[in-house]
Amino acid sequence: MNILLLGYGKMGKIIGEIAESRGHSIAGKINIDNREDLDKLDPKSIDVAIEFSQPEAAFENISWSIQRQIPIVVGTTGWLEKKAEVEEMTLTNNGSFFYASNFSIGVNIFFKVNEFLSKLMNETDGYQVSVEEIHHTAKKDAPSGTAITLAEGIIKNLKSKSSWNLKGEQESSDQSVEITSKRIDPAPGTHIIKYESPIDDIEITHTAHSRQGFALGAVLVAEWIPSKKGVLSMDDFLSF
Ligand SMILES: NC(=O)C1=CN([C@@H]2O[C@H](COP(=O)(O)OP(=O)(O)OC[C@H]3O[C@@H](n4cnc5c(N)ncnc54)[C@H](OP(=O)(O)O)[C@@H]3O)[C@@H](O)[C@H]2O)C=CC1
Ligand SMILES: O=C(O)C1=N[C@H](C(=O)O)C[C@H](O)C1
Repeated sequence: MNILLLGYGKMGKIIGEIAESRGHSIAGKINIDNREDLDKLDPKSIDVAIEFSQPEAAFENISWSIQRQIPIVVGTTGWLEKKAEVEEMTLTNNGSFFYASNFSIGVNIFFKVNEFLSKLMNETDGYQVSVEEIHHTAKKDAPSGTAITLAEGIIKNLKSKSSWNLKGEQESSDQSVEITSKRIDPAPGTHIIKYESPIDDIEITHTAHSRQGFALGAVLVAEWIPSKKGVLSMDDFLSF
């Protein structure tokens, strides 16, 4: 496949290496300083675009791809206020759009464990739940996209919770899942769910040791997406 990399930073570089090691070619490596190179590309020669840039850039990159009928796999976080608009654009243009807050298979198993645990917690009211995420200091958004997905998984399953808040930025309430964001180098991404009670605590943690798992997941989805249409997610890609 011929893959366009929209965003060629920490993630884009690893994705490019994995893609080439799996026999794919790279149509372009686009950063903020060479965006004009997009105009030199023949959209018909591109099989798929992989977008890992930054929150302010994601919407423009996604729109560019959808309007040219290029399937797009998006990992950038922190732009979700525009997601409904992107979904509408995808359907209007008969395009293919895939977003995941986290492409690691391990994290997607962790998402399922989180949902199962929060369902079980309806059996008792003795525990207070919270989410913590730890990332490197270059991360631009907080809370992480993964922490938001985890909080949404809790809200969907735990009847006592209906919203989330970022500690230190937004007010908390009894109905809210509090998220704490910490920035410590070189953490590639750690997520912790805690249920605390006066008697005991239950804690589950996912710790990424590198960016390899995120990047491989994105390439695997890119290999899968060209024959698919519509608004797609990890639930469409994974069989669990
Ligand atoms: N879903 C997932 O599994 C994962 C998601 N992420 C997310 O992916 C995103 C990127 O992460 P990471 O690679 O670590 O970040 P980096 O800051 O290392 O890389 C981002 C790159 O995007 C480039 N960029 C900025 N503006 C544009 C633009 N308009 N068009 C194209 N490229 C642009 C930057 O270029 P320049 O340097 O010139 O400014 C930079 O090279 C983040 O939002 C992060 O949260 C990260 C890991 C996993
Ligand atoms: O910015 C990062 O690095 C990461 N971002 C994603 C997120 O916001 O959840 C995924 C991963 O945790 C790494």
